[in-house]
Amino acid sequence: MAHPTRSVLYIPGSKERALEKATGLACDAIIFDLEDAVAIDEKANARALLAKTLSEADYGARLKIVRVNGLDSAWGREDVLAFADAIRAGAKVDAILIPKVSTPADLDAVADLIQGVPLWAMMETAQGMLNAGAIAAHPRLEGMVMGTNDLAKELGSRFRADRLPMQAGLGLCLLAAKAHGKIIVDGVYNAFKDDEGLKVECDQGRDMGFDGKTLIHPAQLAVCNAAFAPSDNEIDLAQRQIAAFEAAEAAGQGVAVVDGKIVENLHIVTARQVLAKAQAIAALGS
Ligand SMILES: CC(C)(COP(=O)(O)OP(=O)(O)OC[C@H]1O[C@@H](n2cnc3c(N)ncnc32)[C@H](O)[C@@H]1OP(=O)(O)O)[C@@H](O)C(=O)NCCC(=O)NCCSC(=O)C[C@H](O)C(=O)O
Ligand SMILES: [Mg+2]
Repeated sequence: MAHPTRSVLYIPGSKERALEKATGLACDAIIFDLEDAVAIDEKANARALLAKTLSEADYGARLKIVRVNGLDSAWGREDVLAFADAIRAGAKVDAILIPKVSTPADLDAVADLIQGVPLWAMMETAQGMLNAGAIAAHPRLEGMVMGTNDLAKELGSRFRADRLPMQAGLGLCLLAAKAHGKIIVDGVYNAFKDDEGLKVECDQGRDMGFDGKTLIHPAQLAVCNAAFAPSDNEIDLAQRQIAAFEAAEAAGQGVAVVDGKIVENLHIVTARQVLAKAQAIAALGS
């Protein structure tokens, strides 16, 4: 399986202490933000600080993703060109995340400015939802990130614990990512001191099929990592399904029964994915 992306932590590119702290946090990926988390007066300093930090600091196996400002802003083009230079000079960056992607042309525009690094897309506009399939199909795209705050703003929807107003958008992007084999992670849970509410939202995202969730505070990591990792029961079931199916096959049968439920070829694919994910997480050591 690809690198786990259970927990994807945003860090404002301007916050030196948070950038330092993240070298020891149990997140699978980090989004180093130059966009909404950085005040206008700090944009240029944050860009320089981040380029320097990613050249010098050791974030280990965590995926390192830089969220630039949009090309329609005063800072976007310079952000992308600065990181193209920084990466050439040795900065460790695994992907560039583009905000408010509405069409594949938004990806083309950044792809033309920076080569050799995968692109990720923030999915957070109504147009982006409608074009999700074409965006996911872009050859440079590796991952999609739900931006549920911006989406709620565009839709004029209210925040609800069950996220009913978000379901169409979440579902469209999820279908698009899965159809094209791309990573997709869920949006943030804003109430970062509410563990119970966070768990409900993580479980909903995991049930839907998201690969993980974006987070805004280190206190959210443990709940999220647990929710998006295979549980002991899931691992045990996967192992028993594989054993039972192999035994059935050896006896010339195409179907096994485990815990009163049939197990066919397709369930074995899922079972093997569960075990591969558990192994990939164990290999991270967190
Ligand atoms: C939400 C915060 C502003 C809270 O900050 P603060 O009050 O400083 O938190 P604490 O005092 O509890 O911090 C405790 C320690 O943890 C470190 N810390 C805090 N946040 C982070 C972080 N995100 N990453 C790493 N480390 C962090 C502090 O430095 C403290 O360390 P220590 O000194 O050792 O005790 C703050 O958490 C924050 O700024 N979060 C990120 C906000 C952000 O990035 N927002 C933008 C992304 S969300 C978004 O845009 C989604 C999308 O686009 C959409 O549309 O939905
Ligand atoms: Mg946003």
